[in-house]
Amino acid sequence: MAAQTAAPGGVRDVEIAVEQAHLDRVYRRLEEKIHEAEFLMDDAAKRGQVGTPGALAERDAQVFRAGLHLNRLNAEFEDFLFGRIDLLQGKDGKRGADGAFTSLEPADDAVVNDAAKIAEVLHIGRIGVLDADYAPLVIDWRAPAAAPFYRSTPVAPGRVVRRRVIRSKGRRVLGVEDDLLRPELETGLPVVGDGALMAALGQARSHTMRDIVASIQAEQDMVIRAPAASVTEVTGGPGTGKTAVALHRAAYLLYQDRRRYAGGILVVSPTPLLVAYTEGVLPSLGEEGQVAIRAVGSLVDGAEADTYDEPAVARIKGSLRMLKVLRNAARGALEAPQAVKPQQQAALFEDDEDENEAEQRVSRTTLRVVAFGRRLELGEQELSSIRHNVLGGTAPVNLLRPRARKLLLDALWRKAGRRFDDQELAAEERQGFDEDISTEPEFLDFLQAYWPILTPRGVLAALADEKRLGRWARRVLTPPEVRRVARSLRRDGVTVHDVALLDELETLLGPPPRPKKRDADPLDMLTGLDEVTTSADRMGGGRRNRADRLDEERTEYAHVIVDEAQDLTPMQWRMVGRRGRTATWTIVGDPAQSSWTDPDEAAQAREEALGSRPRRRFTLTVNYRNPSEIADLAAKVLQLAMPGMESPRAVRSTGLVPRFAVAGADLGAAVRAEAELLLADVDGTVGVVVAMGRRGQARKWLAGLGERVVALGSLEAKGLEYDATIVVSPAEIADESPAGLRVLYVALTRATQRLTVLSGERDSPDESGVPDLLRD
Ligand SMILES: Nc1ncnc2c1ncn2[C@@H]1O[C@H](COP(=O)(O)OP(=O)(O)OP(=O)(O)O)[C@@H](O)[C@H]1O
Repeated sequence: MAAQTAAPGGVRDVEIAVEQAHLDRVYRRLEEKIHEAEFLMDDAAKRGQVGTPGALAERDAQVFRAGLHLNRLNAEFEDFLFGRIDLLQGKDGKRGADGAFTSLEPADDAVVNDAAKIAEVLHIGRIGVLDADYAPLVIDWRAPAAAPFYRSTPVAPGRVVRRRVIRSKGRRVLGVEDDLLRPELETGLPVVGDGALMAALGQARSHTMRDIVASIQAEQDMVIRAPAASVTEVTGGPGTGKTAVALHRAAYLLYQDRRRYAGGILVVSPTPLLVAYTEGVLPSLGEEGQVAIRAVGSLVDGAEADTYDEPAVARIKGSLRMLKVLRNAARGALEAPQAVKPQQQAALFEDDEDENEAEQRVSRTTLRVVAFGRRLELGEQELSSIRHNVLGGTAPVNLLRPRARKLLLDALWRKAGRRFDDQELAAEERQGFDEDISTEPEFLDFLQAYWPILTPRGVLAALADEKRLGRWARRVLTPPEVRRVARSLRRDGVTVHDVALLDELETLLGPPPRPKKRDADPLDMLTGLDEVTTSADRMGGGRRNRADRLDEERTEYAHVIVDEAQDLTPMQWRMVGRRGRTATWTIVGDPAQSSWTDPDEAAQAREEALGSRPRRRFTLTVNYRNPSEIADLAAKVLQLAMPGMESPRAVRSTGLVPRFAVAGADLGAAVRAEAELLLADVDGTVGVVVAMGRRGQARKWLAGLGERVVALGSLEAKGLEYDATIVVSPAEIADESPAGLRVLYVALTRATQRLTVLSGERDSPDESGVPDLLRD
């Protein structure tokens, strides 16, 4: 049998010293590589660009790789080296490119009479390191040889006998946690600790998500390493690691095929809070530049929406019915600009001084020019029929301006009534006419007023006029719906749901004609300067402004990851779909947590966004976040929200049952008192979830309690987690929208340790304080 578990200090210290010796070797080797790199860089600088192109490229690549190691080391990541597996002899004795045996199954004679010899020891870390003889000192966690570290289970151990998670900080090994996968074997291996997963799950939470690279579980690893063909769909209940898995998958895909994903990976997240929470995970995995994490309200350049429409308005704005309304508006805004009020008019058009001025001065109903010594005029009817003719197709409105210009010139030419027998002469005369007229200020001013360049924000602002919206939404929205939407658009600011409308309008309107590019700055042409300026920007000293950077941001990606996919509305699916027309996709979500009211319509839009690409489906079944005491309570709401839906299995139990409290007349005081109790109970964070309408109030209730506690509207709690959570008035949260019970289910599944449910006016608590919605 293996040596003792729950080791006394002696065995633990010996094992830590063993790993320390290995880590020292790794660092010595890295230092050698760094010296090599520095020598190479120095040498390269001395020799300039001498050598064949191939040799120069190879040298540059070496310098680059060495520089990366240098950066990673200087960053002194926690857990640079985090894992080790001790393996039996493989079946065929073949080794892969990284020097490790490739066989997953043990050789027939690897175990004799329950005694086994360890044939191979692999250390797993954030990057791969080879020694001077090309033997692996550290295997990159994403390499095939590292897969058994994650995939082996006691049921299917493969060659792994012991899996060890090593905890280190900088150059110091702090601890080890072992799992024995073949406890029946006599191997002489010491075993320390209670296992890494439980150690990780018990840790206090901060306001940022940690990577799970040291304790990825087998079913999660299957998703992370799934081939990136077409669409990978992952479903799983709360806390099953969907977000964590999605982010690790991004890092894995980049490792697998860096060239392919140079096209960028987009991670779409439901809220800015979740973006901020998850943003650090990829840098901790050594990946940053290629991955953009965006909230669904920040997918359109320049928009950073974090306010929500009331559910009834969100439902209209998110539905596919808006498509027809926006199509009408994109064309209608052009056809009836006289209906636009002056201040809206300015917003409706491209922000261009000259154009606005021109458009205010110039009549749109008559075009007058002088040619061949006479006045030519087009009247309202002719102009309207030309506009109608140009708008006949489906092309984006802003791109139709040249066609409108051409048809105006044609009509003026006909008015001029010139006749020629000689075709060549006629063509020449016509060309001269076009050149003369189209450079006349009167014609240019008229064109800008007649066919102004429309902006998405301008057209959206135009929808705020109830009468006009009523016209564009005829037979699509009911009059009360029109009133609601128009009223919501008259409020300040763009909401999360407006952003998808802006994106749709951008497609319908097409890009404005580009102003001429200024001459390129020769300094920008220097290779490598980009990276320097980007990091300078981040430190606040950048010389490029935000608009410039946004301008350069991608609009299409090589891989799109959608987190909390159950929440995208049909209009949002269209927006996200446009960013991944040729991409492969990973979509993670949980229908039971959907706050969208019409799942069928959303499913149809999702199908449209993904097209006929083949799907590969995975389900995650284990809840790593909530102790069973909290998961069991949440399961009751799940049965109300979606009868028959199965809850994930909680992986641990703490013995701490949720607390039920009832607020008196002063809800704020009760919330504050409960928050104080929890702050004393846990080391990490406390999240207080209230109905969306109480967000501002709740912040005030908690003022001065410190940074560990945060107030959240129920929709903002998506994806986040806290050591302890207070759910304030379940009934209020449930009543807020038709999907309220599912939103309540989300709120109840945020805590890793403690949960308090506080009943308010609308709840009916029993004598133990349990509100009706949470009773059996
Ligand atoms: N293999 C693992 N090792 C350690 N921690 C894990 C593991 N898997 C998940 N976790 C932790 O469990 C918690 C839940 O993970 P995550 O937020 O990714 O779940 P989710 O499925 O996206 O949840 P939700 O649907 O509720 O948003 C996180 O703290 C995560 O770090």
